[in-house]
Amino acid sequence: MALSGKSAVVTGAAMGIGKAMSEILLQNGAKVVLLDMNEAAGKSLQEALSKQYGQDRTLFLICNVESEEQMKAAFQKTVETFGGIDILCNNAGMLNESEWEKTVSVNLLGVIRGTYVALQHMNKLTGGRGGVIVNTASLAGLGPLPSCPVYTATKHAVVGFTRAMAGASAASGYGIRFNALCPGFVQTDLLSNILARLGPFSHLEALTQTFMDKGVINTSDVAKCLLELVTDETKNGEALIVKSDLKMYMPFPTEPKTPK
Ligand SMILES: NC(=O)C1=CN([C@@H]2O[C@H](COP(=O)(O)OP(=O)(O)OC[C@H]3O[C@@H](n4cnc5c(N)ncnc54)[C@H](O)[C@@H]3O)[C@@H](O)[C@H]2O)C=CC1
Ligand SMILES: CC/C=C\CC(=O)/C=C/C=C\C=C\C=C\[C@@H](O)[C@@H](O)C/C=C\CCC(=O)O
Repeated sequence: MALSGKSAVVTGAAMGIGKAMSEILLQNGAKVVLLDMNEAAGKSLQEALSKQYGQDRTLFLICNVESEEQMKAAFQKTVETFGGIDILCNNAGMLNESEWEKTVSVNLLGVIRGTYVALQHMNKLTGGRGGVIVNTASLAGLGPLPSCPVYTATKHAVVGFTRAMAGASAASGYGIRFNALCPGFVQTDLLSNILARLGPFSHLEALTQTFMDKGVINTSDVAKCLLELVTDETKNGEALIVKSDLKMYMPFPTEPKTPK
């Protein structure tokens, strides 16, 4: 997929990985709608990106992915402004094992909500022009992080949901590819704050640190992998692992063979 003239929506765009995703999409020719609940950071980023890439290529809309009303309004505004939606990055997320219900609401329900609202605009069967949806999961979506079991659960669910939607889309003719991005530790505000957000598992801080000692990557490393999932039209139903020493597509087992 060439990005020139394409329109993208990025949730959790104001900071961290979402900010890097927005920048690389703009660098490669797309128009980008930045969705975030942090109004100050979102407006500041939109002003900076407009100066760098042009006034008509970015739009910031305050939007909480937990709100159906706000998500529907944001996606509608995107279509009205840029003529449609070709790319969705369901990236907004949080980690707080003390606020586990909110963690589920943002990390899982927010991804499902973004997908289903976007489908109304992207689905070729209902007048859309197809495209690609990339969900930011985590390496914790492929293996457990004992210090944050609920976060781990949400990311495992995002991987499963993404792979199932990829199959549904291919079987239905939606014209939309679905892929998961599974980074290891990335230097962002989320990572900086996690040791204070392990809640009932804070006694496992040292264990988490041993995982982190294996290496922390930059947001730009993640953004490059996003670009690969967006532009490579052969990728559907994939989980791309990004670590300091490894970039690989998760080799999921094929369907279990019936015993002979
Ligand atoms: N930092 C890391 O080590 C890793 C992060 N991830 C995932 O990457 C995604 C982005 O995380 P980071 O950039 O690290 O976090 P971050 O905290 O630096 O940025 C997250 C952004 O999402 C926004 N946000 C949070 N809740 C929201 C909501 N309900 N509605 C709209 N916007 C919301 C925040 O305002 C912020 O701008 C998350 O899904 C996270 O789980 C995955 C693997 C590793
Ligand atoms: C504490 C969470 C901090 C930041 C957010 C985040 O999502 C970070 C995740 C970073 C690492 C997760 C590592 C999980 C590791 C183990 O569960 C392994 O079993 C992973 C399993 C498969 C991955 C394939 C591979 O590593 O080759």
